Amino acid sequence: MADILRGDVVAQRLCHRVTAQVERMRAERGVVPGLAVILVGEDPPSEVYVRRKLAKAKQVGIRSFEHRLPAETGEAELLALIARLNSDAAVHGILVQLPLPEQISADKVLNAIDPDKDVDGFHPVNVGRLSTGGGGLVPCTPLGCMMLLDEVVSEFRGRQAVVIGKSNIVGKPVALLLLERECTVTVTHIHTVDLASIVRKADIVVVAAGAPRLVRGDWVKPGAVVIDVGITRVTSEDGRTRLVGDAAADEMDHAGVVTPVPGGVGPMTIACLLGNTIKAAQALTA
Ligand SMILES: Nc1nc2c(c(=O)[nH]1)N[C@@H](CN(C=O)c1ccc(C(=O)N[C@@H](CCC(=O)O)C(=O)O)cc1)CN2
Repeated sequence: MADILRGDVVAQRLCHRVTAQVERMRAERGVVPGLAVILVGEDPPSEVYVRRKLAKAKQVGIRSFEHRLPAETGEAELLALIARLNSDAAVHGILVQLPLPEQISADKVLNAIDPDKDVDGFHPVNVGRLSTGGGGLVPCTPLGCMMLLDEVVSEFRGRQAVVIGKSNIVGKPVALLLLERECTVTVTHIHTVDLASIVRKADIVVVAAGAPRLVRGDWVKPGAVVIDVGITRVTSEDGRTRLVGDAAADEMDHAGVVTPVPGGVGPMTIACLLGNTIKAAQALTA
């Protein structure tokens, strides 16, 4: 059976490090890192994620500024709020929870955030920095995937890595991060022909396709590391709901290491957001 790589445990360690960094910034420079979190509407999963982000920020000593706007909020109103936060010196990180209601263009909103406060790493400037070798703020879920891989992979150079999923939030940035570590990276998606045979060659599989149980046990090379980013809520016949990943967890017998769902990549996303807030606060107050 594969080893289980628990993201909640790794995330907890990262949160301890962030707590120490916050304390040092406060003691040495009188700076309290500030994170603004914007939630538009009442999407239930987004409510959960925002609540967790705010709770974790408080736990590590980051000051948070919560902005909850009604679902019918117009784009101009949201852009005006972002402009105010961009010029607020107490705010070092700005996060707009996605998805946004359909009357608002996510691209316009994300592009309006000051790139130096863009703790989600979604602004084109940060995307550009990532694709040209770093220095910017890196999206939280891909960063979390790499930290998990660092726990179990000692040498990345030359390893075959397959990314399943081509989203701007996970698939593309994680592929760039793996490339930066000199893996040979194949980016695939749910329309890739004969996906199974590509995955079978991989030492590292990062699956972020939003397709429950897409990666089957016999797709995985013996000893491979499988990072499962998928989180889908499914309701079984008895009416119970549970979270299911993009890898068939019960079939991962001959994988070397797999991340669980829940308790894998998800908690890392939130811990990395806190890490990015410290990074932004340090850069903005240097
Ligand atoms: N502005 C952003 N919006 C969204 C992002 C993002 O990184 N920035 N990512 C996702 C949602 N997300 C964070 O916002 C997120 C998803 C899942 C988890 C998590 O901890 N999941 C748990 C299970 C949670 C549950 O019980 O439902 C787990 O995997 O253990 C954290 C954050 C889309 N939007």
